[in-house]
Amino acid sequence: MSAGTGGAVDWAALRSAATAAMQRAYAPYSSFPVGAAALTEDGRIVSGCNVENASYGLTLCAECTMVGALQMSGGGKLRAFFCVDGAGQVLMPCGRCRQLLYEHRGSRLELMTASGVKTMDEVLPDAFGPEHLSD
Ligand SMILES: O=c1ccn([C@H]2C[C@H](O)[C@@H](CO)O2)c(=O)[nH]1
Ligand SMILES: [Zn+2]
Repeated sequence: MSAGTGGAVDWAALRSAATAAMQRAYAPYSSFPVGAAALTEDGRIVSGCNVENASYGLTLCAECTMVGALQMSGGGKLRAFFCVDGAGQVLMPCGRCRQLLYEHRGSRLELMTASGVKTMDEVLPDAFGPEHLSD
């Protein structure tokens, strides 16, 4: 895996990490396992899977557990993101998870989509962020 902000993103490695994470999903209610993986600006790969709950609305998306893994592995900023479903299809994060990703984006966060790579700003334009909070 290429590290840092300078080199090319190894999208195949991200797909592989997302697929491995997807295989850990706990999705007995939807039968829709999801895996998410991201490259950090310092070259780590973090990943997560969806974890459902009998109280359906409490379900954790794969992106949620991935962000937990990001924080627990040292934090940092995200540079590239890949999400996959059980059929191996590239998946877009839900609206809530776009907001989660926005919070932890690096100077540039790229997301793989079914139609190619897009930026965070393209998938969540005019986002609300920490810069809008005032004290
Ligand atoms: O980007 C997404 C979209 C959906 N899901 C999960 C939530 C739920 O467990 C299942 C069906 O919505 O897929 C994710 O984890 N990430
Ligand atoms: Zn989500």
